Amino acid sequence: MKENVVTLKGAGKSYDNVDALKSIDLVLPEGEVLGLFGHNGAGKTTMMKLILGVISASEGDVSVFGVTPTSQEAWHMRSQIGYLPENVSFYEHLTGLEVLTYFTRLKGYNKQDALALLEQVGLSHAHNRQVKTYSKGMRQRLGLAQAFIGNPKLLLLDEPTVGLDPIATNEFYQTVDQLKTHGASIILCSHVLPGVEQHIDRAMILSQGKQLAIGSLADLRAQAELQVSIKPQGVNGAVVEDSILSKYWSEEQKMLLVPESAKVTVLRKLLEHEALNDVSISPATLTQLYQHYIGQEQPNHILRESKSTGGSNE
Ligand SMILES: Nc1ncnc2c1ncn2[C@@H]1O[C@H](COP(=O)(O)OP(=O)(O)OP(=O)(O)O)[C@@H](O)[C@H]1O
Repeated sequence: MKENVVTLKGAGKSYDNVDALKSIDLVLPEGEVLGLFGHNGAGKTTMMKLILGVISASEGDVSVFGVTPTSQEAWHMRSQIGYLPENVSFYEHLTGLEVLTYFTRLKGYNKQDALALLEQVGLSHAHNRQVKTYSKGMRQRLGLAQAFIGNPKLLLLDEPTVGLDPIATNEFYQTVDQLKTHGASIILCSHVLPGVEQHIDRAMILSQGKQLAIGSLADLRAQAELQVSIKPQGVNGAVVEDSILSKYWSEEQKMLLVPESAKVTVLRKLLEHEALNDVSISPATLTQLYQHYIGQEQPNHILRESKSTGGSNE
């Protein structure tokens, strides 16, 4: 049976004037990838810090590998956690290899391990150069190499693809898939939603410290009742005449816009038409789901910001 790696029960964190995080409930089993999404200041980094044990919860319980991460007995589980902070920075005058060797030794590994990691993230060619000569993307790769030390069983990655070009982003997600296959649990924060959805098992959406939604994308789609776009080929005239299909037909978009709950009924109905020669089905994207949940919570001016955050090229 799969172990639970992280459990949050009604967990929250308050500072003097702000509730950074409120009543969060989460169970993250081994081998699961959770996407954590929210605007600036939503509480994503605070949640990672609670799990790391860098700060203690003001309310509720946090358990990581079965222990409270701020407790004395948590020391042995820290080597099993990899963390990539947002805007990672390193000792500028050391070379990439020196930086990574330092971190590998801290975790009980050696220079050979550092070299292997540098190769994994595509930095072998630059390992003898000072970090101050690295581009933003190279620094981010070095940060990822640091997070991957010792094949951690839990990875907390804050904006891991910032500064990476499309090829490096793709390689990063391949690594995420591999780590997951080997049983690692991963929490991934990202402002860039397109491209993330096929690599996560569940998404949590936060706003102003509150958990607005958590679930698989299928669960969130069903809950949000966003429309699925269904584009049939060869039957357009017949669709308008069909008493069920015509209810969902958009003349403007030349497709059926169907609530999740009616999807199967509509598909069955379409298959009754012999002239049907193809059909494409597009469920709501992660960006659309995000906008739906945030839109329920936020005033319109903040929603407009979220549209620019999520992008539209999914
Ligand atoms: N040490 C602190 N003292 C006071 N307020 C804090 C502290 N740390 C975080 N906060 C506040 O808590 C809220 C959540 O911050 P957090 O850094 O977790 O957000 P975030 O979702 O990670 O944002 P971003 O996407 O910008 O990184 C913000 O309002 C922030 O100002």
